[in-house]
Amino acid sequence: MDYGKKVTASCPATVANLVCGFDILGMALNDPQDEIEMTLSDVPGIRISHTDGYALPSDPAQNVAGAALLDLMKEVQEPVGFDISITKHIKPGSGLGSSAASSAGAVVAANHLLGNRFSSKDLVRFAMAGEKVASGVKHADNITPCIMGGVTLIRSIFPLDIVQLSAPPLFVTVVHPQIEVRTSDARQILRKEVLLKDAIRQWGNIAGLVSGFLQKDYDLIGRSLEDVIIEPVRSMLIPGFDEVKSRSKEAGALGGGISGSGPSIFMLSRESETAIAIEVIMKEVFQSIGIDYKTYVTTLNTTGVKVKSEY
Ligand SMILES: Nc1ncnc2c1ncn2[C@@H]1O[C@H](COP(=O)(O)OP(=O)(O)OP(=O)(O)O)[C@@H](O)[C@H]1O
Ligand SMILES: N[C@@H](CCO)C(=O)O
Repeated sequence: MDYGKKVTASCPATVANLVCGFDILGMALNDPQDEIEMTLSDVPGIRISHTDGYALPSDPAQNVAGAALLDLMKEVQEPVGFDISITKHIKPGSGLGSSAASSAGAVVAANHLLGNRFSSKDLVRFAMAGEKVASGVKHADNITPCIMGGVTLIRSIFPLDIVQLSAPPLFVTVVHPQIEVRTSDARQILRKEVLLKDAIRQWGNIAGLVSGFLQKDYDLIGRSLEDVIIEPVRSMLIPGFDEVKSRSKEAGALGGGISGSGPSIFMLSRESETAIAIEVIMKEVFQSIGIDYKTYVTTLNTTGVKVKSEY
């Protein structure tokens, strides 16, 4: 055991759902990313500190990074402890996978310190304990792309069945209105039943989107970015949503929608010029309604959590 060894990890933001794939599809982004510094200790326990100003809990059972590590530690026989310092650039409650970045980053960093004894699938399983703390439900559509990179499909959670999808190059424009929507709240307002005609349309879109990624067919991706089940309910929580979406599509976006449970909105483009034009539209919309915002123009992250250095 390498007690005293320290690693740093960068943990990408993620867009869950990808419009039509509620709880099953997600992609990782190159910007923003959190940072985690972790040291392996011979003093049992998990000690968490934050260098950011979000006042997140340091109790391991309440912090998603700690909850994920507690699950991992159940499968480690040797006495170990972890000292963790988290610097968040992904604001909690943003819809950009803030909680997933911490739970995924923590288990990837710990696995590195423990000699990479666990598989990526094991790490997703541990990190889901963090999502349970954040949203009350074990969902893997943020943590899986965060750990593995790229675009991922969760065919099943119990038992865990993950499919990594290839995808063509994509530009992603994101606007994060500075209001907080908690995933737990955004889940509670959803209807529990779905009309068959809506289900048929939705699974056509999911199949089309997956095929579009695999065949690198941008038009098919664009046509399939439609959500007739979740978006009509959740978009009411996001001022400016309809205008951002319609104007972005007029400007050439393939399509887009709510990122995760919101309030962030994301749009996919084939060309960087289109992605930049969409950022201008997003800024105009949120300036005109007087809500503070942050924007990102970025690309698909293909590596997932990266353990950057050790010393
Ligand atoms: N290390 C952590 N990082 C982020 N959130 C944390 C952390 N530890 C605990 N939390 C809690 O998790 C909640 C934020 O998670 P939530 O899922 O609501 O937001 P999100 O991850 O930005 O959104 P989404 O999952 O839709 O992308 C907050 O209640 C926050 O206090
Ligand atoms: N699939 C989840 C993602 C939340 O991050 C939801 O939309 O509630």
